[in-house]
Parts: sequence; structure tokens; C-alpha cells
Amino acid sequence: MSKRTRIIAGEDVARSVADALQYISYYHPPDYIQYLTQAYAREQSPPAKNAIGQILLNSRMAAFGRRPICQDTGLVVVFAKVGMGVRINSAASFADLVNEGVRQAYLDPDNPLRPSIVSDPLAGRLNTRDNTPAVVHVSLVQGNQIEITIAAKGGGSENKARFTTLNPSASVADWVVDTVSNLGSGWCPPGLISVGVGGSAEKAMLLAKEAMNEPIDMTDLIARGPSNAEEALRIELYERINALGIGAQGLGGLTTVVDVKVATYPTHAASKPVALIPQCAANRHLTFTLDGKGPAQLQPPDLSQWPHIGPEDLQTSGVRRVNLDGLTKEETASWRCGETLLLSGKMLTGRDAAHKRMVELIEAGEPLPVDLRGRVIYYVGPVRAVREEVVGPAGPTTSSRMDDFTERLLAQTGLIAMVGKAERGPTAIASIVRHRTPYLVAVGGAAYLISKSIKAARLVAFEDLGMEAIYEFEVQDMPVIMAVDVEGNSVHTSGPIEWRKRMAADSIARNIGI
Ligand SMILES: O=C(O)C[C@H](O)C(=O)O
Repeated sequence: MSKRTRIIAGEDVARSVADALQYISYYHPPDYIQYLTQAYAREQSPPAKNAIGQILLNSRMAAFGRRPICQDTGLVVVFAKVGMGVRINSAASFADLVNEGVRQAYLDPDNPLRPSIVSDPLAGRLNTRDNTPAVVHVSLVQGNQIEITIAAKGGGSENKARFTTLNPSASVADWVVDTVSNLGSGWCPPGLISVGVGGSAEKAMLLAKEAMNEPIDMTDLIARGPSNAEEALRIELYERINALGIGAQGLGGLTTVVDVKVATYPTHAASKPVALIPQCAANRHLTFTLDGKGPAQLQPPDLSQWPHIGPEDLQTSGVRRVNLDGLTKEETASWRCGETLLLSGKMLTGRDAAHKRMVELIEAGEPLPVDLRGRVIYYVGPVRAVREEVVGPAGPTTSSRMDDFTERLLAQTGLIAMVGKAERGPTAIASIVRHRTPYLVAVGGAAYLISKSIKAARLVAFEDLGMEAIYEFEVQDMPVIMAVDVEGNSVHTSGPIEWRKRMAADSIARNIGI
């Protein structure tokens, strides 16, 4: 063995992965908080400002409470650069060591994370219950240490990953802007858009995935100016994407992205592969190094950098208080698109697997395990509760995945309202109008804050579905925004249109010196 070979213990890899996953479950990267705080100060759209405020308050609460920022604690993705002078002392494979760390982190009794991974994507879709396996990328590099970048990627933002192969002369910027304008907001903006250009199809995806973990530095880049084509593209995309007016949670506003990353690689003369991957407001990632001296030592961030936004800063004028017990169709029909509601009373929960099962029961002519007549349903899969909690972090999931089931449920059950995240598709909006059943949104990325308005939780049905089971929540003053009213007006359409126009008018005014 060469004198320069360094031995790294397998258990140090597993321990460090576990510690890093716990760390990123409750600590946002400080650079993201700094940029989001600036966006909050700048934001002029009231619902978008409120949403950013909730994300910032949630982040502070999660950091101090050491509980997950988001109920979707992610799919673990690892990029490991292993020095060729390293020997890992273990009988297990590198991927097995990473998976052991994932298992330890997600089953941590003090801060259990939500297992979201299902074993067979085609059939069965059984939850593996410890969030394994991770997706592991290893490259061999010079040196005698291991650098690991670890991320816990939320499903909502990952679902919006896109890929194309452009003609060599086609504009990457135009494709990216067009794609983002049609992505919807299920990826939980404000976040980042990461773009990989070149290589092959899989290489472009990897470039985009890895680049999103780089430090956020858009303000510095704009101040010093671009020094190459990648940086020029980053600035162009940052400006053009924000000018779309999508805003926080797609409600319409000034900030959709806090940064745009671009990474490139040589490619075939005939090809221009382009991958786009959004990063959500949870933005969980960390890089650490192992050099044979034990597990990585992770220092908590300086939490004085987190802004002091309190619940009092989030009250918007004209908030409507709603009693969910005894809600009538007349009352829900009076809710106006864009207004903030504070919900109190009992609601049911249900997301993908519960919807599928309910619709299967309806189609088989069998009774549902719970009467939905006059009830509100919240699309959520919470984290398990610990200590005094009644439920762990419990933010909304992307509602459009429920669209295919919506007509059946509204027509057959008498549901009175739905709560979720991001826009609904045209079929679901048609059902909303047909059955006069409005749709509300909670803020994705404010899961721990939302959980504090849940005062009781009772399992009602489908226990085997784990986090996807149906619960009855008793909530008090749970903040939601009216998203689609019974006439079919949608805040996710009107908000971005309004803010795109306002920004265009402002920029024309600036250009002509008004
Ligand atoms: O799985 C979840 O709880 C949320 C998911 O990440 C989503 O954004 O749709």
C-alpha cells in the first residue's frame, strides 16, 4: 500500500451521511435565506409576500425546533468524489454505506424524517419505510480524501425536471424560458432553476442536478458582470424567468428564482442536449469532506442571519375566518380568488394513494371508509409526530396529481372544498365549476409552521398507506389562499398575468426614464 493511501472507515461514511441528512432537514443554507430575505423585502404582491414570509418564519422555527422544513423530506441524492488515494475500510459497498446513513437519518427517534421512497415504481409502489435506496453518483478523482455533496430532493420539484435535444443553432434561453412558463408552480418557487447543456442525454441531466448545489451568488455575478457564455446565460435566464411574474407559489409576484445555475460539457456536433431541473424552496443540500479523521463535523449555521418575521407580520388585511364544521355551499361560493382564509375545525386528509383507492372503491360500487359529504379534504402526507406534537410537519402536496380523480370524488361524495398546492388543470377546474367546490392552497415549504395550526390528528382509514393514510385533522386558524373559485377563476392564472404586465410596464417606464 502506498504511503499516501488514506484509510477512511466505512462507518464514518455512514455516520456523516446520517448527520448531514438530519442537518439539512432543518437548516436551510444561509445563502438561500439571505436571498429570500431580500426577496421578501422587495416583494409587492401581497399573497406572494405572505408566502415568502411563511417560508422564512417556517425556516426559523424548523432550525430552532430541529424539525423538518418540509414534510417531503426528499429522495437522497449523493455526488461523491472519491480520491484515488483513499481506501474505504468496509465490507459493504459505497452505496450500502450511504444507504446505512440514510436509514439512520430517516429513522432517527428525535427527528424522524418522512420515508417517501416506494420500492417498485411500476407496480405495487410499496414504501421501503426507511427512505432507501439513495441515488448515488461516484467519481474517482485525484487526492486522498472523499468529498460528498448530499441533497434531499423534494418530489414536487423533481417532477418538473425536463429534457430536450435542441438543434445546435437553437436558443437554450428561449427553450428554458418557455419551459419554465409552462411548468406551473408545483416545484415550489421561489427557488432555483438549474440547467445542464451538452454531453449526452444523461450527462446533461447530471450537470443540472449537480450545479443546483453550488452557492447562490446572482447578486455578485450581476455586480461584476459575466466573464463567459455560461454566466451570461445565467443572468439572461434569471432576468427573463423573474419577468414571467410567476412569483412565490405561482401566486404572481416579483421573485420566482433567486438564482439560475448553468453547467456545460462538450457534446456531439449534431446535438445540443439541454436539461432543466428546478430546486424548491426547501433547497436541502450540504457538502462535506472525509479525510480519515472521523465523521464530518457539521457546525450549525449562525441563526442570527435568519430574519425575525413573526406571525404578526403575516396577517393580511381582510382575512376571512372560516368554521369548517357546518360549512355550506352558499358560504364557499362567496370566497374570492386571492383572498386569505384562516380555517378552523375538522378536515380530512388524502393524497395520491388514498385518492386512487377511493376511486377504485367507488368504481367497484363499494362504500368509502369515510363519509366525505360536506367535508374539506387536504392533500398532505405528514411527517410522523414526536414528543408533544400531534402531527409532524404537514405542508401541502401538488394538487394536479389529484386532478384525474377529482371529477369522480366531487360527483360521488359531496366534498365541499379541497386544499393543496399549486394550480389545477383544466379538467379539475371544469369539475370545480360543475360541482361548485372551490380549491384553496397552503404554502409549500411552510410545513412546520402549518403543523402548529393542527391541534388534533386521528387516523381514519387506509392505515397501511403510512403517510398517505386518511386522517382527520382539527385545525385552528390554518392559513390558506383561495385559488380557484366556483366560477373557475384561478389565482395561478390571474396572478402571474398581472405581475408580468406590471413588471413589463415598470421596465418600459425605466427605459424611457419615467
Ligand atoms: O410529497 C409531498 O409531500 C410533496 C411533494 O414534494 C410535492 O411537492 O408535491
